[in-house]
Amino acid sequence: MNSTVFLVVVIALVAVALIALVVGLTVSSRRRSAPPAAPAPEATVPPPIAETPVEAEAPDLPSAPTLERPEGTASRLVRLRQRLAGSQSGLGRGLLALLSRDRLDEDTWEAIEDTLLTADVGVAPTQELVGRLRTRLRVEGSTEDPRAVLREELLTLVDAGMDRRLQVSGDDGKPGVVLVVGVNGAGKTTTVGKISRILVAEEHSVVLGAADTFRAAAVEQLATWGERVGVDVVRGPEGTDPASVAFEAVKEGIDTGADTVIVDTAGRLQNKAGLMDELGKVKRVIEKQAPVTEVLLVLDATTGQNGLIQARVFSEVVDVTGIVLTKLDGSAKGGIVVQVQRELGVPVKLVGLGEGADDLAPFEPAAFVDALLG
Ligand SMILES: Nc1nc2c(ncn2[C@@H]2O[C@H](COP(=O)(O)OP(=O)(O)OP(=O)(O)O)[C@@H](O)[C@H]2O)c(=O)[nH]1
Repeated sequence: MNSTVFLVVVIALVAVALIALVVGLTVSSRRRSAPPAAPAPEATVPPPIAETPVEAEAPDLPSAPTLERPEGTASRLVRLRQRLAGSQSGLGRGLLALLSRDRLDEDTWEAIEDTLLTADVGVAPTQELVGRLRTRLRVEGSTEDPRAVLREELLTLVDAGMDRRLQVSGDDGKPGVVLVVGVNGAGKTTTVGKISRILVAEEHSVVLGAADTFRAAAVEQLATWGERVGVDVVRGPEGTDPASVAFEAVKEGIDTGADTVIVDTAGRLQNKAGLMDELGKVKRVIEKQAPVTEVLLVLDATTGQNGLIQARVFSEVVDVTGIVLTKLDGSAKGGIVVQVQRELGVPVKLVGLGEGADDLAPFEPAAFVDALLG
């Protein structure tokens, strides 16, 4: 072999060695960047339950809300009687000052009439009351105490004999059904929430029906009231037929053996025939399952005479059995109690005395008159 041939052979061998080296490096680098191999079949078998760390697997649930304890009846009544006295004492004090004058002349009687009319007692009841006071106090040498006479006559006017108990229990194992109606903003949803708290405080089981499907915020508002005291709220999507929500709420009440179902309804103007018909339908649909034991008309005490017109029309449509007079804390016109009861022949059963969750009290004629007299 000559030297040229030998040189060619060496170069060829070096080239082959170099090529082999380059190919080897490329393959090994490809292997390193390749995706991880599929797991072996046994790796997909879940580990035994005992080996699963509980904390790691637990879903991230919100902690259970702390339930509120609604205020008990006794302390609620003491507190609200004071508030009632604070808001209404102007009327009684004004009347007492006039009746305690040395001479009860015509000007004084006129001033008494004006005071009563300003407090929304109404024309007929005012004339009646003034007539009786004149007879008892004008008599020459009368020894009667004006305060005692006024107290007695106001009690007669407020009609202490009416049955003001809320009918919240049903018969035949069915829940009592309370339907709450009224114009916009009167305080219906708030009242439903407050009544549920009173019932919860008295250990009743309650279901709420959010049949105010017109206003999404009202449904949310009611849901919050329910959550706070652990009461179920039956609701439907916005715009659902309110009668169907009311039906479902009563059904849930029956299925769960609840004591009371309270149905909130949308605010409606008494002059809108369609809306008033809808209310009649809600009541009829409920009654397919259980009798409505109480229809509460919520009236805003600050609306005066307008409240009476509302009361009349609502009563024709749904047969109102009780009045809730709200916002009495913001009005010195407690005389509306007298008018509305006369107009409807239906008792005021509850009074709203503030925006607080437990600011609703049963209406007690004697406490009311005492609050008026201060
Ligand atoms: N001061 C005072 N405010 C009250 C009372 N009752 C209700 N309110 C307030 O009145 C406002 C209206 O109350 P809602 O319960 O939303 O009235 P609603 O009748 O359900 O209203 P709609 O659903 O729009 O018809 C709220 O701001 C309540 O806090 C009360 O007794 N006193």
